[in-house]
Amino acid sequence: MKIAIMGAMVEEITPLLEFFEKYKTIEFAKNSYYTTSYKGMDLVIAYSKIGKVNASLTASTLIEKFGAQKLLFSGVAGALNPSLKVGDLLVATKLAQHDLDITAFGHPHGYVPEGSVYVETDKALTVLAQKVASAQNIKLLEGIIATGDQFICDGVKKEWIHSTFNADATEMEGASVAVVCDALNVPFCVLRAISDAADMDAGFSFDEFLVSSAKESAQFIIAMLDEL
Ligand SMILES: Nc1ncnc2c(CN3C[C@H](CCSCCOCCO)[C@@H](O)C3)c[nH]c12
Repeated sequence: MKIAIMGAMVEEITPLLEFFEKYKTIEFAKNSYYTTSYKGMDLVIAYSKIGKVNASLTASTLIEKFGAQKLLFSGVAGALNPSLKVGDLLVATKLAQHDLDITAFGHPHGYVPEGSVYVETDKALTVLAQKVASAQNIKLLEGIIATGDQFICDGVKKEWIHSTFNADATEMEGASVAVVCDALNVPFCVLRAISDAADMDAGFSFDEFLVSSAKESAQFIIAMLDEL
C-alpha cells in the first residue's frame, strides 16, 4: 500500500520527516518529494507550498507520478466554529472553495457547472481517525472546511465564510486536494489542528502556534498510520 502524506508548509511536514528519520528526496516540478517506508507501507511525503494551485499540483503528482493509493493531509487551520480553540483537532467530512464565485449567473458560492459545492472525504478514514482519537482520549471534531486563496484575518470575512458554508474551519489547500483525490478516485482525509481564530489576531496566533499545532496534526497522522 502506498500512502501519501501532504502538507502545505514545510512546518507541517517537518515533524513527519523528523519521525521517519531516513528518507529519499526526489525533486520534481519545482518541489521535493520524500519517500520512505513504515510498517510495510510505502510513504511519500511532500509539502505543496501555500494555496489551492500549489496543492492541486502536489496532490496530482503524489497520485499520478508516485502512485499514492490513499492521501492524508496534515496541517493547521483557522477556526470558524467558536467552540474550536487553538490546538483542537478537526477531521473534515466535506470541503468547499469559499472563493469560487460565479454567483453572477445565479449559481451558489463555491459552485461551477459539472461540479459540486462540497466534496466529501473518505468515510472509512474518518472512522479510523475517530478510532485513533478515542484510543488516545483526544477530542476530534468532524466538520466542514472552507478553502480559499486567502489568509482569513478579519471578523467580517470569517463570519461570511462560516455562515455561507456552515464551515467549522478555513484554510488554503484542503478543497483542492479533495477535488483532485475525488477525480482520481483516491481515498483521502484532511486533518487540521487549529492555529488561530481567523480574526484580527489570526496573524499573531498563527505565528505563535503554527509549529505546535502542525506537530499535533502530524503526530495524529502517524498514529493513524499504525491503524491503516
Ligand atoms: N486564518 C487562516 N486562513 C487561511 N488559512 C489558514 C491556515 C492554514 N494554512 C496556513 C497557511 C497560511 C498562509 S500565510 C502563512 C504565512 O507565511 C509565513 C512566511 O511568510 C496556508 O498554507 C493555509 C491557518 N490559519 C488560516
